[in-house]
Amino acid sequence: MKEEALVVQNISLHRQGFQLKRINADFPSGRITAIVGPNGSGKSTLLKTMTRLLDIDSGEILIHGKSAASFSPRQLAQCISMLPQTKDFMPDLTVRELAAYGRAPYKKLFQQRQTKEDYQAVEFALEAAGMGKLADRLFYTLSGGEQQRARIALTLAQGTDILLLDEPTTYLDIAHQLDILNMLKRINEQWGITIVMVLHDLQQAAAYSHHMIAMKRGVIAAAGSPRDLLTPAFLKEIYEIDAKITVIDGYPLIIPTAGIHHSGGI
Ligand SMILES: Nc1ncnc2c1ncn2[C@@H]1O[C@H](COP(=O)(O)OP(=O)(O)OP(=O)(O)O)[C@@H](O)[C@H]1O
Repeated sequence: MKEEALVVQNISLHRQGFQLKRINADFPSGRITAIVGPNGSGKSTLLKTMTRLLDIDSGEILIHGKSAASFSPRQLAQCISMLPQTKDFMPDLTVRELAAYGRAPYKKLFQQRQTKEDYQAVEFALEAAGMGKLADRLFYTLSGGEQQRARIALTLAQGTDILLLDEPTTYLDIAHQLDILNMLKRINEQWGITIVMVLHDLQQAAAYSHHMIAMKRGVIAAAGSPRDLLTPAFLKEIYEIDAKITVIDGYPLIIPTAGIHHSGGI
């Protein structure tokens, strides 16, 4: 049987006019899962339930087969780390100091000094995120792409084997988007870290994931391999667009076939 790092079993949540409705989803261990879907469909909400930032009303979340509800916050933070969508923190810290915050779940009461494990985890995270050379730079002096790498170093320093990322490529140009996605792919391949990421770019989601989950209006509308999932019927059902899909060098291209108002063209 295939091992699942995370299993979401029949969870529901009701909040001020929005619901997650009977969500069932599997997140395979050591693989990359992309969560896609229109704005407001519940992707971030689902991620937040998995780190217990939001409480579910019913159902169960299993982490490596064990109920998430049975974990203390500290135990949970040692299993799952999350890169939130927010871009609004601009700490007056170096990249290394920022990454060291990822060690909080391992700190004992009144402990000031870093342990050897903390030091090693932070250095590993800085290298894995490609921030070794920029480790002593102040966070706010970094470019947008470098800042995103620094945030990822913080989540990696947490030393978890499950990493959730909410729109890790937003606000980045295409070169930096690919840079982040290639880095995540390397982290997954080299260290077997299970990655769950919310992405809006369906082409990138399909090219960089092993498994895809599509949400619409608070439910899972489809799930499967990128090859099986990404079809014209899927685009019509989930996004209500007419498009054809062609694959070039293993990379899917979505070409809208209706409703486009060209302003020129190439
Ligand atoms: N704290 C909150 N209080 C009330 N409603 C909320 C709260 N957080 C999210 N929502 C609502 O829940 C719905 C789902 O939001 P969520 O952020 O999960 O969607 P999403 O699929 O991640 O969207 P996007 O792609 O735009 O980031 C939205 O309608 C949103 O307005």
